[in-house]
Amino acid sequence: MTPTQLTLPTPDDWHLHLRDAELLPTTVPASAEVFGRAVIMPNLVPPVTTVEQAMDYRDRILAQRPEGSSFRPLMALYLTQKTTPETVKAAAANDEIIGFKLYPSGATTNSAAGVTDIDALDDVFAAMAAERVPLLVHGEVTTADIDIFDREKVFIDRHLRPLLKRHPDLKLVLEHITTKDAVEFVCSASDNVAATITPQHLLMNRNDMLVGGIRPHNYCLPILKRREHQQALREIAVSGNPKFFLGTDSAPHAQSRKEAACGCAGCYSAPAAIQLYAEFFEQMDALDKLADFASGFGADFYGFPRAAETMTLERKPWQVPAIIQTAVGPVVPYWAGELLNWQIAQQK
Ligand SMILES: NC(=O)N[C@@H](CC(=O)O)C(=O)O
Ligand SMILES: [Zn+2]
Ligand SMILES: [Zn+2]
Repeated sequence: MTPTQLTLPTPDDWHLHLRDAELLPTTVPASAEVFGRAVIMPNLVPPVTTVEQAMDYRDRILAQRPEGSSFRPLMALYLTQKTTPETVKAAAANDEIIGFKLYPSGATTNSAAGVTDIDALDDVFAAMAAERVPLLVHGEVTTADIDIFDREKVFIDRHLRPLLKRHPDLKLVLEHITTKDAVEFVCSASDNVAATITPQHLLMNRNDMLVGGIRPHNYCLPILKRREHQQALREIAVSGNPKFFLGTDSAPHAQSRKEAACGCAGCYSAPAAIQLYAEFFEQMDALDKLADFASGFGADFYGFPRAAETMTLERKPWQVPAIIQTAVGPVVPYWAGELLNWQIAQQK
């Protein structure tokens, strides 16, 4: 029987884009309302490449926390071809830095400064392994000969397997996984390797983006894949395997930049994030598995205590806002205007 209430330890978001200045007053409260901690992606313009820049960015985020919130942003540094083992040591010495984010150059939004030659960074990866600093990976190749739907699989074979062979102690998170290949890779890798899964990759496949018309608000990278890949993600997310945990990849873009001839990649899921995951776990008849996925496994992997506080969801229909007004204009959230079965219980 479906419960009418669900209490979880405060969840954490292990992959989040808050953007900067103009959007922080919108994005920080939206995530801080639900999540206790979040890994903050560094793909700003210019990117967050140094500990100093990350601490400044962190201060700008903290300044937007709602009254009384203890939301903790865990800062990721942007790995570039110029990152040095010294920066890795500085990051390791700072508790507010969680790791480095590898964007293959050109793979996604604001990735121009990303890595062009992974092998050339071997001393940096060696330092990360030695210092136990995690590497967070956008796992897609960008070469023109590879079809966009195969980019994740080819990245795993071409880059990740050799990288982990060279650095078996490297702690690595394959972000926003989208394929059966990624599920199998993470399952067969050592305990140092884990993955985040977004709501959109659990709830949708490429039909939801392309059938009956192009739906730009379902467009993100890595791109939604065919149904059998979605099925593999759905199964592993409810399996209780601790290597797979919540990372929304909430990534706002102005409505005008999504609904365009060349629309931006990214789904703004933060306004409905935990409700969307609850919807999915209910679809799978696995609501009892939501707490570990949302509030347990990620903290365990990164070596943080699980939250002592809790949040409660209520099974009552709730409509995702149709639009969110921001300083960069209206933003259409993921699942805008749709009804979900779960909402956050109002504190009495
Ligand atoms: N996921 C996306 O489609 N977009 C993200 C970048 C990313 O996580 O790859 C963004 O910053 O907009
Ligand atoms: Zn990414
Ligand atoms: Zn992302």
